[in-house]
Amino acid sequence: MPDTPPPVILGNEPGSFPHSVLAERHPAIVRQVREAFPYGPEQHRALDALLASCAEGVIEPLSADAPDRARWKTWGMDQYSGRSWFDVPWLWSESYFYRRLLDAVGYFDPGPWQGIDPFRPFKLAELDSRETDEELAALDDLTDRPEDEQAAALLHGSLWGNRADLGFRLSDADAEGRAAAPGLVADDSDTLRSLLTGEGTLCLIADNAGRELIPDLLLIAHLLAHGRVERAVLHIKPYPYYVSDATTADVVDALRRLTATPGQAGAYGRALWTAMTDGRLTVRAHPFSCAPLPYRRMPDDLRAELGGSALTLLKGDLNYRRLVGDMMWSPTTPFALATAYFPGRVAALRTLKSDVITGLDADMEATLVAAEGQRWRTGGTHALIQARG
Ligand SMILES: O=P(O)(O)OC[C@H]1O[C@](O)(CO)[C@@H](O)[C@@H]1O
Repeated sequence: MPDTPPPVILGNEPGSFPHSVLAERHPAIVRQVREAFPYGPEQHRALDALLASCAEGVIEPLSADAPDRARWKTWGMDQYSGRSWFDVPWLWSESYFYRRLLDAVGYFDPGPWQGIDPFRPFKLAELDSRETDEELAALDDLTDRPEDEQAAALLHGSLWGNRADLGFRLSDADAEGRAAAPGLVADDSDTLRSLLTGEGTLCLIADNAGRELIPDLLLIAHLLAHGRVERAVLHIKPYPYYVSDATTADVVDALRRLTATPGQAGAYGRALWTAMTDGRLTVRAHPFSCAPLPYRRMPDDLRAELGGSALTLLKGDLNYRRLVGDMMWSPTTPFALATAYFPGRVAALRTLKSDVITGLDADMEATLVAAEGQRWRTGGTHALIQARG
């Protein structure tokens, strides 16, 4: 970390990207969830209250009987209660919004709606889409290619799978239609490959379900099958989060989707199923995966686990923000500097959907700014692969 850390991103600047997420995207998400389920009057009242709170209210603490109240206290709930959603760190207020949304629909309360994922209809629609069929069928064309070409293609599949993000598309209807920019803004794929030595465990910190999780699983299947890692741990979320973030239920849905598909996709699916049953692939839902905090503040058990792995690979925009810190870094700050605190080797695969960025070279930054102003940071069309050994 530099002597003077860069400013933490807040959501209080009208016209800024974070402000639009709090002021427009969150209310849109509440409305979509409300329409997706026949919730009763109690949930409708709670959703109305959340909408009002998002618009002009302040952050309120979790109820006294919330199962995770003590944890949220250690994560800053008392410090931020009573303050505007817009005035606290954006990472914190976004994360807390999803926690409150689950409260409103009774996700944690004993009763009929307990454990019902409010985002499941959107996730399932994506898993059943024509695009998913096409992406899986395309795997059959890869099988007779050399192994390193297959690995590169699956790595890029996992990277660009991050464009398929329901939270992003819910409030930005044009997002999917925008063409992906061909080149990467940073490409450490050679370093990343060199870190997959065949020994030890890969920790893959997953992001979205559906069309992102499927290629993540395919990548894991390939790395296991070709001895590039001995084991893999897939870190998913303990509860629904940021609309499409993957939970255990989503992993099961994705595996079932794979095993039901003919050809190479089905073969990978069956291999993964076997790897889960014999322990080479495990799924982990650590509470910190839904924390409103940067990884710099990860608890000791997670630090030890990630530090003991051969490589931690973080997927997606939110994990990137948490990895380097949700701050306005100078774009040319080295990725290795911003992640120096992280235990062990680390890599990130991310499409750019928020202002945070590190590790660009000065020419690349200048080219992006000349072409797009600052839109390249948030439009979801650019991508990067960064790694530190
Ligand atoms: O699914 P991803 O790649 O983590 O992206 C989610 C992104 O959506 C946002 O919440 C709003 O765009 C970003 O801030 C966040 O980083």
